[in-house]
Amino acid sequence: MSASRIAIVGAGGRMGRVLIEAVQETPDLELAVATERSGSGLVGTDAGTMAGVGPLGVTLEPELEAAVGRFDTVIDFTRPEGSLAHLEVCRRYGRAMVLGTTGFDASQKAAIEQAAREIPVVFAPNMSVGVNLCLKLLDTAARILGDEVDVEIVEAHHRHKVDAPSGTALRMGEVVASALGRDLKECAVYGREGVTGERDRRSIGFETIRAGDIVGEHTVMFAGSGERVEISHKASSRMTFARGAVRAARWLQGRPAGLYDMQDVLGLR
Ligand SMILES: NC(=O)C1=CN([C@@H]2O[C@H](COP(=O)(O)OP(=O)(O)OC[C@H]3O[C@@H](n4cnc5c(N)ncnc54)[C@H](OP(=O)(O)O)[C@@H]3O)[C@@H](O)[C@H]2O)C=CC1
Ligand SMILES: O=C(O)C1=N[C@H](C(=O)O)C[C@H](O)C1
Repeated sequence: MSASRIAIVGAGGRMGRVLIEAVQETPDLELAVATERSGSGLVGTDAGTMAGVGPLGVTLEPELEAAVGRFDTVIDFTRPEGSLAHLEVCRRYGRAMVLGTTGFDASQKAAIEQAAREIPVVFAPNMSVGVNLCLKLLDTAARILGDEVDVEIVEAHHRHKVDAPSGTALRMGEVVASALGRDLKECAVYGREGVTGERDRRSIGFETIRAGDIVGEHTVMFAGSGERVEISHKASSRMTFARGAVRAARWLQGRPAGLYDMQDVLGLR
């Protein structure tokens, strides 16, 4: 099989730069296209030089659609509005997509589901193997501990992150809620302040920390009477997410249209 041609959008971002390195170290993937928003001072520079891996002969360009003949799969870690525009290009021209952006609202998620009826999409708020293992452990823990414990989810990220709680924390909440037969929309409590009253046993609490250069940390606490179980994941490098995204791009080769996530890619379903 020939190398799959990858387009990285938002290539100058924190994840974009690491993704360039991750694609570069993967033999059966080829970095074919890299984009940045028009007006960015990075447009016109070499993507490899920008990412610190040496010149690759791939120049940062401002328009994904103009490059559509040169890539098979888009890897997108940008912002919801940008991701939906890139998704529409993929849908129109039949390209695959690995979508790692977080912070989508319900109607934006519906648009992703709709597009995935026509093209293959891996959509996951966290592409690390460790977090996806934690999702399995959380399902087991919630089923065993049941309604006897209070569930609290604490996440910490760098000061530049714009969405809260993190996409990963929300997915962890969904997994626990589903295992406990609850609807997260009805039982989620986001932060507490003032006279809150006693805790409702069926609520799932979220606490957010934004500080410094923390890459990404998540802890789910199952606190009962006399004991507490905590399942934690700490990312110390963005390369863990980038390697997951690259794995997803390879896995997508030849897949039919559909909405997949990292549980599918890692065979954890
Ligand atoms: N699924 C996973 O495993 C992970 C997901 N993420 C998610 O990935 C996303 C990006 O994170 P990060 O790299 O830290 O963010 P950055 O802000 O560092 O990078 C975002 C990139 O996207 C570009 N961008 C922003 N808005 C648009 C738009 N409307 N159209 C096109 N391009 C746009 C930015 O360009 P400009 O500089 O011009 O604004 C920048 O190049 C976040 O949603 C984050 O939560 C992060 C890590 C892991
Ligand atoms: O913005 C980030 O940095 C991260 N975002 C993802 C999320 O919102 O869950 C994943 C990771 O924790 C890093």
